[in-house]
Amino acid sequence: MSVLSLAGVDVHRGEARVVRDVSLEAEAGAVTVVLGSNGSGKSTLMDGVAGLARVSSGTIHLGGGPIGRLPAYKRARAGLGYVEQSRTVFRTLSVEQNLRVARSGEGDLDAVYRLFPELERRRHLQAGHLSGGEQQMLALGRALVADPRVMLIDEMSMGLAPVVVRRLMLAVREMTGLGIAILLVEQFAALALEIGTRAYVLRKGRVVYSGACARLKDDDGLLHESYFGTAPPGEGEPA
Ligand SMILES: Nc1ncnc2c1ncn2[C@@H]1O[C@H](COP(=O)(O)OP(=O)(O)OP(=O)(O)O)[C@@H](O)[C@H]1O
Repeated sequence: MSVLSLAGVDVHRGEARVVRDVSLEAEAGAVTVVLGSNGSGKSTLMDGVAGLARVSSGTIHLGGGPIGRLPAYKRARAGLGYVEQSRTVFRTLSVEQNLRVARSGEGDLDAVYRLFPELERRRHLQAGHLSGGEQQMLALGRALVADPRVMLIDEMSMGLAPVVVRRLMLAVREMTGLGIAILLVEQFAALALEIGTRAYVLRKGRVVYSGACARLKDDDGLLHESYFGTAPPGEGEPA
């Protein structure tokens, strides 16, 4: 069942129409992946869904209700969590304080600590002293304790070692067990396609591929062509 549904969405940055006519569905208990090269419009799309960039046409529904005209804080209240690329944590607060200030009524700190035992071990440490990977765990944890129905996650792999990224990806997959619909934006496709069900590829702000992650994962040529609009080097040349 789709919890988040976009139809014909355009998103502007200032005067520029960056995202064009995007339709997309994200299901409860699944990871939906949004891929695309640098500058293809992924973050702008996420900002549009979260209410941080102007949606000039199209509709956005969360749990069947329209949210496209609500301010960002009301979208959050309706169940939309957003883990931005900037990995926002309060650096001078402890890990536990970071989680407490982000928590809404039912939000469960223990669920975060089960998912990330390394955060429990550092619960009294100032967040500014955590490693980059741990800060990303905390950013995910902060979104989780707000008890979202949909979680947008933008490029959590940015600047992190592959082994850390894999750890985070597995945690994200585990989060789907809580029934959350996850929309995962990534520039680096391989790991995201491993944990995702459905994928969308953006190029110049438009959806150029929509379909099963498995299909893209098994077909490098299709992935390359979706990203760049051309066949990979060597393909189509005479043997
Ligand atoms: N505040 C802004 N004002 C004007 N143009 C912007 C702004 N932010 C982004 N853009 C432009 O919008 C386009 C899409 O950027 P966006 O950050 O959404 O892409 P992205 O796919 O998330 O890329 P990246 O992987 O680099 O984050 C780019 O051409 C970018 O230059």
